[in-house]
Amino acid sequence: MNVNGKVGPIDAAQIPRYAGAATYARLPRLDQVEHADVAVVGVPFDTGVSYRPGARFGGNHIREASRLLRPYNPAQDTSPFENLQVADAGDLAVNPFNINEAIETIQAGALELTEGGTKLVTLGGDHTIALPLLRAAAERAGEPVAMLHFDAHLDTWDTYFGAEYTHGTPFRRAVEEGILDTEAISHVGTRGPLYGKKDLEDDKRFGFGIVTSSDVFRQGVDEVVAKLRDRIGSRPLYISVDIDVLDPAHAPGTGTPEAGGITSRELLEILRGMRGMNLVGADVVEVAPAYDHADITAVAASHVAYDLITLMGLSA
Ligand SMILES: N=C(N)NCCCC(=O)O
Ligand SMILES: [Zn+2]
Ligand SMILES: [Zn+2]
Repeated sequence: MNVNGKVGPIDAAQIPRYAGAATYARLPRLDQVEHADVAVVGVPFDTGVSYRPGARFGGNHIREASRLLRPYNPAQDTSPFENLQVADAGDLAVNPFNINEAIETIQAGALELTEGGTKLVTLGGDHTIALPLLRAAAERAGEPVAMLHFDAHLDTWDTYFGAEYTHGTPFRRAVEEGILDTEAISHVGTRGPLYGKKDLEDDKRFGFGIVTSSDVFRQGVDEVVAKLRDRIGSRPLYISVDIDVLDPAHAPGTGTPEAGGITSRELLEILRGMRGMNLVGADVVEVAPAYDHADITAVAASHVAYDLITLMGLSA
């Protein structure tokens, strides 16, 4: 326990970081602490994918890659696990054969975990899971939430093979359900071919602003951060990170890779630019280990989660 009464990660100078069972960042399990300010929870679900499967294994893969994280974050001059009690809540046991039931289970699980004011950082799983997580976040916030959505894809399509709940459709459903504050929702890092121009027209109609991958390249991180902050203001903010927002060079281990993505440095820098915003919840999804050579994707994802947790400690 540290001076603030928080249980931090296992000390890598005492027990080698590759020893023992993996929790996220070698943090305590939720049942080992009295109260968690932030819980990291896995959702091993990938029944909503439209191409390569495997994101159900993403959470544990990210946990394994997170063993190397150290407790002090120099980019924000803070030790995120010192001021906040962060714990690993394990995985939600969701039905892989019934998407509707899985969505209900995730929503209920998220509500249960956030009961005492705990904030959630969720490790996916495919992007379908963002819908029930947003429902829970909006319920806890007591109002529709602002959203920053990092992704190569819009994920505002209507249906696939007639299915409403898939990893390409969560944000259209979320807008329809009124759980997003449509004055303050933005995609970041989108790129690649679409089905038609209508995809963009629909997306705009729903209220989304878009910062494409090319915009990040041409405008630079600082300008992008300033624009995004302006749009979000002091609203409760949810951040959803589809790891395929990164170029396949930075994240090969994902189900629907698209060329021309942003770098992990750009993603981390944009996230760090959200310091002081009212971050109420976040997810990192679409990590598919079978395609992840040398843990490249999982290393990036574990750092993204680390900076999201850091932001929660610096929230307004
Ligand atoms: N990776 C996510 N979330 N969505 C990709 C859907 C792309 C498609 O099948 O057209
Ligand atoms: Zn995507
Ligand atoms: Zn996505």
